[in-house]
Amino acid sequence: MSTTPYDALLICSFGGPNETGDVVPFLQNVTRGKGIPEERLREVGEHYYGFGGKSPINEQNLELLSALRAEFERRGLDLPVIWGNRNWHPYTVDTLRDASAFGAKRILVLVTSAYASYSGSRQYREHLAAARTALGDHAPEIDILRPFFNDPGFVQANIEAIIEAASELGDGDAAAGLDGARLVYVTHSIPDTMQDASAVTGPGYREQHEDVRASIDTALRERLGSDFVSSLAYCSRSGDPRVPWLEPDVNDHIEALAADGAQKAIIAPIGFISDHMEVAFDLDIEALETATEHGLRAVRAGTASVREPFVSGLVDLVLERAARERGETVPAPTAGVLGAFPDVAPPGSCRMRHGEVSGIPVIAGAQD
Ligand SMILES: CC1=C(CCC(=O)O)c2cc3nc(cc4[nH]c(cc5[nH]c(cc1n2)c(C)c5CCC(=O)O)c(CCC(=O)O)c4C)C(CCC(=O)O)=C3C
Ligand SMILES: [Fe+2]
Repeated sequence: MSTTPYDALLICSFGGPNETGDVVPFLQNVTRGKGIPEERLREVGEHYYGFGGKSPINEQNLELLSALRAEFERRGLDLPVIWGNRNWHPYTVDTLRDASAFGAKRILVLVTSAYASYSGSRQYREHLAAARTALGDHAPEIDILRPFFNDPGFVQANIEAIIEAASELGDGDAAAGLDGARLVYVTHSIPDTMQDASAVTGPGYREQHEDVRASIDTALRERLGSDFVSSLAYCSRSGDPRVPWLEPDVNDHIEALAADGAQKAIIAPIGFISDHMEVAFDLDIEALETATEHGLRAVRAGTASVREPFVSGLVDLVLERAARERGETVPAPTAGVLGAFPDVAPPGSCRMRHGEVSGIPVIAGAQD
């Protein structure tokens, strides 16, 4: 086992504010050129202020960093793990500059979005291309890990989290808790046209989630023998309200389930790897409140976070990619039926809008 040819693993994430004064500049970074209405920005700003101006995401990424370092060490592997963000300190370009100063020539990147779409995939490839351009001759070579939504470790971590939630719902008996419950998988909504663009070169964003949903449903039925109905809903839509985004919104969905006579539900945020703001506000505050209002007993399942199968699966992914870059033929294990996504994004994959060629430079994949 070896991590050659890589000099470091870069965790590349979204970033979030650490204090009140960070909120506005952070939101400006995120929304530059996106045409998000003022009103939505004020609203999202309030979500952050409600948490004292601090997003949970940075500490969660630091925990992931520690967990990955510990797992590499446990396996006797010596690969530095570093961290950079798209929208807040530490910025990717600064981390890469430091890494280069310490002699790193080739870096493997783990993007903290599990599913491929413009927001979770190409936008990071544009961001990393811009960082390399800014560093000029000092820019390290960069490869990016393939999307890991169907990694067996990620799926397993979500299964464990849902079983824990079921156990809570069943007062210690997971099978009873899940029996007769509605299992609502949740992910970030995206514009319909971004969904269409994500489905041009392979299974789209929605289909990736449906694949994970099917894997988890099957595992839960096998392990617990419970009878339950699952569905996929979306949170955190923004943008112009006239532009269609993926639906149903989780709140509307919960309302509909209650109207349909549902008594209990598990809300499982499989679209996110940690309990950042979308989970901490949009689900734990908003969606759970909607459930209470409509007389539905709902429990929110945990995220993959630093659960052992997830962290160990990520290290497996790193080793797999390193071996392939050394010219070895190695298996790419996956759950579900979609198979492993390519290491290098194919031409036309994950554009911002269906049919649009932006011309924004990218790395680790074809330009168009
Ligand atoms: C698919 C997806 C993920 C992937 C899942 C993942 O990576 O986990 C994700 C992650 C995140 N999104 C985040 C925050 C924000 N996203 C915004 C806006 C948007 N997100 C979009 C999609 C996604 N976003 C889209 C299509 C927009 C519209 C504008 C645009 O086309 O880009 C806005 C602007 C305000 C608003 O409009 O809501 C904010 C503040 C944070 C940080 C949370 C924290 O601070 O804890 C994280 C991890
Ligand atoms: Fe977002």
